[in-house]
Amino acid sequence: MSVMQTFFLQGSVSTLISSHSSVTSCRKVSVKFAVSCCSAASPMTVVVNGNVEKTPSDRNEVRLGLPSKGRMAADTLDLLKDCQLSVRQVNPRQYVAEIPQISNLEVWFQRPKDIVRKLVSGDLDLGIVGLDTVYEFGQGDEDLIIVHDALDYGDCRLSLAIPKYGIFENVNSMKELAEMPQWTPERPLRVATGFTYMGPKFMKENGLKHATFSTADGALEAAPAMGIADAIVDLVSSGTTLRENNLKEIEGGVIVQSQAVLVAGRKSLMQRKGVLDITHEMLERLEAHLRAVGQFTVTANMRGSSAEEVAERILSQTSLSGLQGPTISPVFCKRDGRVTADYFAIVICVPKKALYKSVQQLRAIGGSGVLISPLTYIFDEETPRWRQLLSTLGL
Ligand SMILES: Nc1ncnc2c1ncn2[C@@H]1O[C@H](COP(=O)(O)OP(=O)(O)OP(=O)(O)O)[C@@H](O)[C@H]1O
Ligand SMILES: O=P(O)(O)OC[C@H]1O[C@H](OP(=O)(O)OP(=O)(O)O)[C@H](O)[C@@H]1O
Ligand SMILES: [Mg+2]
Repeated sequence: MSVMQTFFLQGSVSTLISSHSSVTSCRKVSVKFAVSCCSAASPMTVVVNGNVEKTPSDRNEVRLGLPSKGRMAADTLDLLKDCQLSVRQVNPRQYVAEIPQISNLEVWFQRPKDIVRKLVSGDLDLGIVGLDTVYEFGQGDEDLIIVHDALDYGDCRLSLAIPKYGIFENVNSMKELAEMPQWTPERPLRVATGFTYMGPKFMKENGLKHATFSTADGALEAAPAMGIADAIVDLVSSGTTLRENNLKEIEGGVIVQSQAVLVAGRKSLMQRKGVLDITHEMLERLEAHLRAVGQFTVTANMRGSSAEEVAERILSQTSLSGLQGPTISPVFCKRDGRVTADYFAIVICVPKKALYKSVQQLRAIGGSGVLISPLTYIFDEETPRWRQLLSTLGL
């Protein structure tokens, strides 16, 4: 088979891809496929999704793609809302919407894989999807730029899994799997996966020369027990589905650790008016919100002779250093006709994980009246990811 993928359109296994074909050369979104109605000499070119030319089309609006369905859809809208970027959708079946806070931005609801394809084709400028989807459907396209790599939801990993039983009982690593004598050109390792780009690429990189791939749209974990496949490559989160189906992950078998990311097309960022500014604003809001999510503001009163003396006591405790250090203000009161400051109010930011420890440490050094409130945003002078993006773009 050549670099073209031949699609078998019937049967229980809908796609077969030879591991001998060069997976790294399948970089285009447009896939040529031969079907019985056309001759092999003149295969039809079918663009799976989007613009054939991969050039930014003639439009003035900036387009952001958001997942229209699946587990990422609601979480994405929630995240944007938390960043004061509520998406206004006229009705749930309409695929275009707006974010009133950002003018000239159109929101398009699409399936995650179509978001990536349309970023590649230039029909979308920005998108939020899982990193696994970017890798699978971006197929190594260097013009896809991850602007924010950790939006903190949709955590999962793309992993290879094999049965716990039979010939795999004592196989616990990719190396051991690759060295099994069973896999030959006549009897290759059969892998069921929805990741027909990442799956073969990973196997090849791990020295598994004899492998074939079949794909299905769900319930892949059933394939080994049904005798359809020897192994699977699929997303794993809690691991429950693997466990329930008597499958196991193996050492070196994680292909990618994934979570939701903000991704953009390089040409859009460089050439389309407004994309860079909107990206900057989104990045600032996302970073400020995500930094704040893990923190609380803690205020307390503390008796002391001076602000410096109180600061020294606070800084002697490891969990009380705050973001840049404590803010300390005198609390003035009038005693015997004189204004004095015997107490100081302190304000610090504390990681949620260290909250109780911080309260204990505060009490230990004389803190009282401890108040704790959630933080909404932490804006830094400049977001590190913005600097990183400008450098990636050579700006
Ligand atoms: N079990 C999981 N736990 C957490 N995140 C997951 C899990 N499975 C998938 N994801 C993440 O959510 C994204 C969307 O997955 P989801 O299953 O909701 O939609 P889909 O795969 O596009 O649709 P469908 O499964 O109906 O074909 C995945 O690309 C991945 O990043
Ligand atoms: O490790 P776990 O927490 O058990 O999650 C893993 C499962 O979640 C996803 O399936 P999904 O729920 O999207 O169903 P699908 O097969 O219909 O895509 C994935 O394809 C696994 O089957
Ligand atoms: Mg799914």
